Amino acid sequence: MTVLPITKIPRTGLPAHALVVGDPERAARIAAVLDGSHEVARNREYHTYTGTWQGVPVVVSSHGVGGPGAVCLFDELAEAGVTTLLRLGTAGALTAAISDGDLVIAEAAVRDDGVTHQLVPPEYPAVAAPEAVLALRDAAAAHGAPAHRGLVWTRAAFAPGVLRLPMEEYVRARVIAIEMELSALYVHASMRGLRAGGVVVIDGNAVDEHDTPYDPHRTVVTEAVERAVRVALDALTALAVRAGEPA
Ligand SMILES: O=P(O)(O)O[C@H]1O[C@H](CO)[C@@H](O)[C@H]1O
Ligand SMILES: O=c1cc[nH]c(=O)[nH]1
Repeated sequence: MTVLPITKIPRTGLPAHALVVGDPERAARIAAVLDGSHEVARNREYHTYTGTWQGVPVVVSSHGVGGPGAVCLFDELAEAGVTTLLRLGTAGALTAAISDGDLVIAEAAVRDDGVTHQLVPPEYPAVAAPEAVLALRDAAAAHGAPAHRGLVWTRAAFAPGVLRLPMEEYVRARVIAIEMELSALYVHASMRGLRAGGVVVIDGNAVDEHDTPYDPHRTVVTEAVERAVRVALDALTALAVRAGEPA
């Protein structure tokens, strides 16, 4: 097979630097701002494009919602030769100090992702590459985007059920945002010897759900995502340019 089975990504010829996002439409919008972009694969929720940003070849792929499915994409991107992955997502804030539209750059993630516990013992960390964190920080500052660095809670279930969530405990332990894939990305990257980072746009406060019902389609969020696309692409190309530096 010349293409990989789950995503239909070609086995060879992909750039080494990838931006991954949950929403296939977001992937298409990112591809539209690249130079010379074209779709290289489309299967299930996985839509993949290549193009260049500031002269640097990049991949853009969607991974859908949730860690287990996202790991299928991360596996196949790695098999196709991708070595650096940045995720650009959306997340709920866990503190009133972070506003809608702000960025959170995830230094590490709580592994409540529903998949990595089947891959590696639970004590194994989910951490970003420090140079990815700093590249995202610098790119956010260059774009004047309000950004916070810290821990995120990656949780497999989007909506609560009947079980009590350890929300209060994580808030007290200074976890600042909640989303659904970053810990899977970080664990996958560490296990494979790849480089990963992530930035999320805040689309509401996940603690005070009754005050701000979940609505990621508000202008404050969509405009921030548009700006975050450029932040993430700038960070990705900065990492590509610095790829030869010592660890
Ligand atoms: O905006 P994306 O990248 O999809 O990220 C967040 O949005 C989805 C939930 O609606 C989950 O995938 C979560 O992680
Ligand atoms: O998982 C998510 C993603 C976006 N916003 C949330 O509140 N949770």
